Amino acid sequence: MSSDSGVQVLVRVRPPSKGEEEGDPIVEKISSNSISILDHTFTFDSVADTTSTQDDIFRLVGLPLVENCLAGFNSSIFAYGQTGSGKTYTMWGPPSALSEDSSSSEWGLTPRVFERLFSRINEEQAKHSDKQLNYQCHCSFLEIYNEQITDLLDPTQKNLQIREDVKAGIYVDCLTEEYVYTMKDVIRLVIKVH
Ligand SMILES: Nc1ncnc2c1ncn2[C@@H]1O[C@H](COP(=O)(O)OP(=O)(O)OP(=O)(O)O)[C@@H](O)[C@H]1O
Repeated sequence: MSSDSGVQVLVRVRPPSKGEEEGDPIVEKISSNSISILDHTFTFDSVADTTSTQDDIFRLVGLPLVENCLAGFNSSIFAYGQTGSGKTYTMWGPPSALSEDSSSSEWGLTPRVFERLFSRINEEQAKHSDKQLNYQCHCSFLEIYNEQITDLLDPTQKNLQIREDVKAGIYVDCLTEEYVYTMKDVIRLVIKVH
């Protein structure tokens, strides 16, 4: 995301799950970019509380990232948190939402980012039709577990190696890359790796 430091940190507080509902919550959003936990205040670039929707998170994180990519910058989204804190929900949404044919209000960041990316690519190609712009999108999925990298699109490929190339930078050697042209292609791959 574009910012002075190049990295922005957003905290999302998920609603209490069943069994957590009793008692007062100890985490409280106190401004658009800070939370308090017991008597301590912590400041981030942004804070999304339990009322935030998947669309709110997309507007805060996903939209600027797509524009950043189209402007030629590498961009990453990284979800970090303890088990059950909502990483999968935020990045993908519930599995039922992904299997639906059309877009869903429950979609997480990844399908929303791809949907926007493809529509922006179409827009750019139409706007500059004289220039014959050619965009290529491909996806890879990998798991790092016990310091071993497995290719989720071809799980027979275990223990892949991380290498560095002068031009391409850091990459995972022999990782499967599948070209994607539409949201359907992306969802097909997601269902395959799940
Ligand atoms: N913002 C939210 N609104 C509603 N439900 C949520 C939200 N965030 C998470 N949940 C629900 O909380 C549960 C745990 O979330 P999730 O599976 O995304 O956690 P996780 O961080 O990916 O956990 P793990 O590291 O164990 O895979 C799920 O049932 C999910 O649907």
